[in-house]
Amino acid sequence: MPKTIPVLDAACLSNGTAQQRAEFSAKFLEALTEFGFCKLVNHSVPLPVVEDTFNKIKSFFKLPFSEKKDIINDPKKGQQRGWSPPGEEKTWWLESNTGDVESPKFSDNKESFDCGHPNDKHFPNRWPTQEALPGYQQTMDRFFFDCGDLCSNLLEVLASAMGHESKLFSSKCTHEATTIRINHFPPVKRETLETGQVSRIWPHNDFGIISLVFPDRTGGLEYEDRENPGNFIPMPYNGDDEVVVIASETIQRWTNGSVRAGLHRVTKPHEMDPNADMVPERWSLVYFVKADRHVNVGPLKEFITGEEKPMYEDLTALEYQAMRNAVHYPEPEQMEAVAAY
Ligand SMILES: O=C(O)CCC(=O)C(=O)O
Ligand SMILES: [Fe+2]
Repeated sequence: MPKTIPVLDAACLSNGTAQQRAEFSAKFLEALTEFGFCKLVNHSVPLPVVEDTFNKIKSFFKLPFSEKKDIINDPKKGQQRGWSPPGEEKTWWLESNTGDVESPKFSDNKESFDCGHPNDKHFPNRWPTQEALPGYQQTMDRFFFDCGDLCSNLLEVLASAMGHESKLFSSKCTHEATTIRINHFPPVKRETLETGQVSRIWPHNDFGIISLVFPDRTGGLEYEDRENPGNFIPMPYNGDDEVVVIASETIQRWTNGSVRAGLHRVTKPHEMDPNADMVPERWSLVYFVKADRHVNVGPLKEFITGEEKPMYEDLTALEYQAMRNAVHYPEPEQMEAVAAY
């Protein structure tokens, strides 16, 4: 039996003693190092904020095409903003492409909405009109800052647990480049997911430092069993008050591979009725914590000790983001946007 991802009580981050915080930090580091994942309860993102965000995004995806098309994401930009139509992003290219498939048509059975810091001048947010969806922007902004507070705390305890100054990671992340990603997975025939060239999300790592995922109750998020690479284990769903934390590619790069990114995918729910023809609709809220755009995402000197060699090249966070983005929108023009930044 593979070991299960630990569920940690994060209350001490808001009101715990130094001792409780230190105990939490050690367990958090252990979980991220062993699995690339950790789950938190009693965290500081209020449940009503999460519920309000879910309600608003469900209304967003129900908007007619005529409203959504006005804020369609431009895949040529270095950072996603607005609505990505179903199948536009092709995560198959991130980790599943071994180069042996001719004319690949693999796509994702999902549509998404992305937004970032409300004051981002370089990649401004794109909102539906207030008439079409009253209060949408306010809800997203609230969710953005509440998740940001939790993540800044998590980055501090992670740095401390690794024996470094607590602000080592958080000082490189003022959330200027952090993004919210909202996913909607329309109902789909089971057969399409089982036999087709479509997945809800193909196996991938997230690109940022860490991610928070608030899945709905439908199920389907799976993580790679590191003891059996290539095998995936359903992420258990224990309640609406839980959040999944995922180590992402930037923390792997900064720590020169000592905290590895957690490979994950979204597929049909493990708990699904085995006789059902249709895989039910699903939604998820994701918060990708990203390094500030001019920050180097090569290994930090603190993690290069003795004879150790840097495993990753030096790049700015924006260059890295645009490079990784370009892989799942196979569109060469992406780099132009970075050059212009
Ligand atoms: O929907 C989920 O549970 C996870 C989504 C995800 O992995 C992503 O958007 O990168
Ligand atoms: Fe992901």
